[in-house]
Amino acid sequence: METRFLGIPELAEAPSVAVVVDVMRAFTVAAWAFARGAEKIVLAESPEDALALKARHPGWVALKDGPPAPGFDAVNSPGLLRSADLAGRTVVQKTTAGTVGALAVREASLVLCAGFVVAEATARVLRTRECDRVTFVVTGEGGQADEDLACAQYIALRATETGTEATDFLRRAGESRAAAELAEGVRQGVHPDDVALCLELDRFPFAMVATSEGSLMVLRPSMQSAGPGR
Ligand SMILES: O=C(O)[C@H](CS(=O)(=O)O)OP(=O)(O)O
Ligand SMILES: [Mg+2]
Repeated sequence: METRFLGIPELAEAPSVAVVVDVMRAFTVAAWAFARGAEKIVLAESPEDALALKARHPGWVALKDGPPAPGFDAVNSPGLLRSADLAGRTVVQKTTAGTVGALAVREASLVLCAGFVVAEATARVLRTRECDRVTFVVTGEGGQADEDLACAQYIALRATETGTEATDFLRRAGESRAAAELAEGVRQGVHPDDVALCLELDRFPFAMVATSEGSLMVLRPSMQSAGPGR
């Protein structure tokens, strides 16, 4: 498998297969939303777009990063979201890095959104579909965020060598700037368990696939059987 690891500003043309990685915290939050029953997640272009979508669909749950904000129902925190009842709900998510990265590759034929919590399920999709060229979008810090790069490198290895050990990749993520900022209260809308929840390897059995549905980009969980011997 040929791999590239690019930051959002480096994305020139649409890749064929994209794995968009945001460990802290957008796609850990997305996975928790599905675990709490959400049917789908609409990735919004802007906070205004998220609020406009919610105005058109009053039952939708609007979520954004940063502190709690008027009109929004939730913040981008796995620790805060893990007790929410989202059964059958549609979540509209807007964050600084993760949702922007996914929207930047919306023309790709396959878009997977990932963090450590869905690492093996994501790698399994790449194996099953026999993807030979994969672009990993390292969403944080212009492509320099080590929690995202470590996770992307782990998934890339895991897609070809199922025995790849995660310890060093998880350690790098735990030592990243994002982890420190979350722990030190620099970032807002945070629960004390957020970093630990973002580092839970394979917490969930599903991958997350984003597709265009009309004018919207929509993320849904995807279960793929492990197959024989995996
Ligand atoms: O919520 C997050 O962790 C970040 C935003 S910030 O860096 O805390 O301002 O957004 P994400 O898109 O999940 O990296
Ligand atoms: Mg991030």
